[in-house]
Amino acid sequence: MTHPAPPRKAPEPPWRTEGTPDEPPGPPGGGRRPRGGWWSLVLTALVVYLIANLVLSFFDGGDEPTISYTEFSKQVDDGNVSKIYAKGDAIQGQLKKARDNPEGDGTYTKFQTERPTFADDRLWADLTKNGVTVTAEPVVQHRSFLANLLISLAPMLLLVVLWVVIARRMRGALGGGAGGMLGRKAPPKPVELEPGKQRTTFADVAGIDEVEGELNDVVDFLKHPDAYRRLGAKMPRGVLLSGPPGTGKTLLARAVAGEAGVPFFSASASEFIEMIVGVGASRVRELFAEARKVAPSIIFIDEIDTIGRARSGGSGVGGHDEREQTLNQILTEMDGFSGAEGVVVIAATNRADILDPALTRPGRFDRVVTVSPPDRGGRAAILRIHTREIPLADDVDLEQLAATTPGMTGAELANLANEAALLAVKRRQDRVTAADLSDALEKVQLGAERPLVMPEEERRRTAYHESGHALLGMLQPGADPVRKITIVPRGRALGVTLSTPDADRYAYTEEYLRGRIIGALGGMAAEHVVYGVVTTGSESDLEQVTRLARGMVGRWGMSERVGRLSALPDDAQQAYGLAAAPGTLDAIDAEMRRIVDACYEEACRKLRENRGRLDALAGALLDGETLDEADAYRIAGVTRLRVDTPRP
Ligand SMILES: Nc1ncnc2c1ncn2[C@@H]1O[C@H](COP(=O)(O)OP(=O)(O)OP(=O)(O)O)[C@@H](O)[C@H]1O
Ligand SMILES: [Zn+2]
Repeated sequence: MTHPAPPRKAPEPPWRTEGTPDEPPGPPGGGRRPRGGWWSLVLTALVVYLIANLVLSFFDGGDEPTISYTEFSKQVDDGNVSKIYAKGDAIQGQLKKARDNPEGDGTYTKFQTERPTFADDRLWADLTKNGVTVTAEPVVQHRSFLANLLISLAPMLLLVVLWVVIARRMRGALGGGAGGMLGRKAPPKPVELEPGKQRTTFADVAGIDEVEGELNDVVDFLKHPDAYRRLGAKMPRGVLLSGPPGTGKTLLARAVAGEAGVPFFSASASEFIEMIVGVGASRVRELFAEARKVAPSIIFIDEIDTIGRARSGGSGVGGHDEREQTLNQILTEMDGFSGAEGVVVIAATNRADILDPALTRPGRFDRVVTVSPPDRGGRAAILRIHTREIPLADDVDLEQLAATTPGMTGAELANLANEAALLAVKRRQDRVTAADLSDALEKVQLGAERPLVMPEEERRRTAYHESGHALLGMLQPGADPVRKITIVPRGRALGVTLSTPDADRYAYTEEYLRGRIIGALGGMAAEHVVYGVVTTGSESDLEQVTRLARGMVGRWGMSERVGRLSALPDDAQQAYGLAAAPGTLDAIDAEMRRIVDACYEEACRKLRENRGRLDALAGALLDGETLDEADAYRIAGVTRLRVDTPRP
């Protein structure tokens, strides 16, 4: 294909169907740390206030019962009051003998009461008549000296505590000194200057050559800013790298700095907004100031979407203002560039679709570079880079390994190489063998094994669940071949069935997608067919099913009734209120249900028809716990068809 085609999105190629997650389905959401410093400030203040109150009430000997004036008069008449102290109408006193408290429980000796203003008794006469001492000192020491001190100091204390808290946050924010506040100015924390040695260069990046090409002129500009200045040429001020996690965006930004031999400043956008309003902006200012000092240089801002998401939408949670201010500051700084200053901002995101359009206007991040997961050749190259320092045994074939890892990103491949090396060390070998790599791959793809004693019944059900996935995967024409089935608990799953395509896939047919839905429903269908029950174990299967059905109907034009419309925005945008008309939404819902219901019917029917194969697979799994590709097809008695999808 010679003409540039828009990047095609595909539902992640290597897929896994998970067995029963061990945890019961929890409440949705959660697990996200609340943002914004104000909350914790308010909380601190509240706690300080409560503690102060508690301390004061401790000193405050306020446990004398308050008695009625009638009761008091009665005690005076009985001659049972030994002394009193009065201030205004408030009276405190002490009895000679303890009395039952008519209003509360127990007895009392000390008391307090209030003389009603309308009382027209002759209290003084009564008191002297009954021999009560009227003292000049409070009988009940209401507040000790310490308490009084505390009370007078409390507001001050509160202020000091608040100030310390703010100062600490500011210091955390500014990296060592709260600017003017602590009288000390430290360089901003995100600054990271890379000395000349040990540079990352394009030689460390593989599999994304087209992206390197796009960044080459940035490198050239950084190398010869004067040449550009002389001719009055303006360089792009910002480059936005967009792509899934682990595809090497950070690595690429470093490599640009390394190639050009310029300082590299790196910050994560989320670091900017985890503090009080105004600090993020000031930190951005300092960051740019530092970068300008040593220009030409590169500023790298990771996770730009955390501050750069479209302003109208957003969840409006705490830190909203801060986000906006920080973003504005970045935009201002970028606008402020003359273009010849030689500071290039590279930002990375895996959500380019939700970014504020203001970010991608000319003169800002006007170059958007898409970084995709590597293809087969790219994977081989990445594996070569990450095994440069690892002694490999002769039986290792990186090309072959690359072929069996479609969909894996650079970071995952780097991790794979490292895991294999770790295994080889553990096994006391001096080289990494093909076996180490394949075991490491298993661990990376399926998750680490988890020792977990499962009740026999649960094991059986898991075996049927996974066999259901696997069998339907094998029976479905054109489906990705089943590579591995296991009922050894791994990661969060109680069992895993792994299927990966023979070759990289770029586009999917309706038939293939239906097959995947049927395969994903296979676990649930098997439990239904064999046990007649449904368990919580199919949660992640159903998520996958829903995602596929939603795409088929709402995005890929595979439903006659909804038509060839991109009726649903992708998941990311949906959160921002873009959606189809209500009538269309109803139709989408109905169509999704129709597709999934039909697939479920088919899954159950096929499993019933192939009950013998299902039992055989489940039995073999219960015996051996893990089946590889060859065993699985042999036991099920299915011929493995090699389908080579033509590459676009
Ligand atoms: N194309 C690649 N070539 C070589 N190594 C790679 C490549 N992509 C990723 N890696 C390896 O994976 C590591 C992590 O990648 P990096 O942090 O650059 O990914 P990223 O796209 O920035 O991810 P995230 O979006 O999660 O920040 C790199 O340090 C490198 O070791
Ligand atoms: Zn499952």
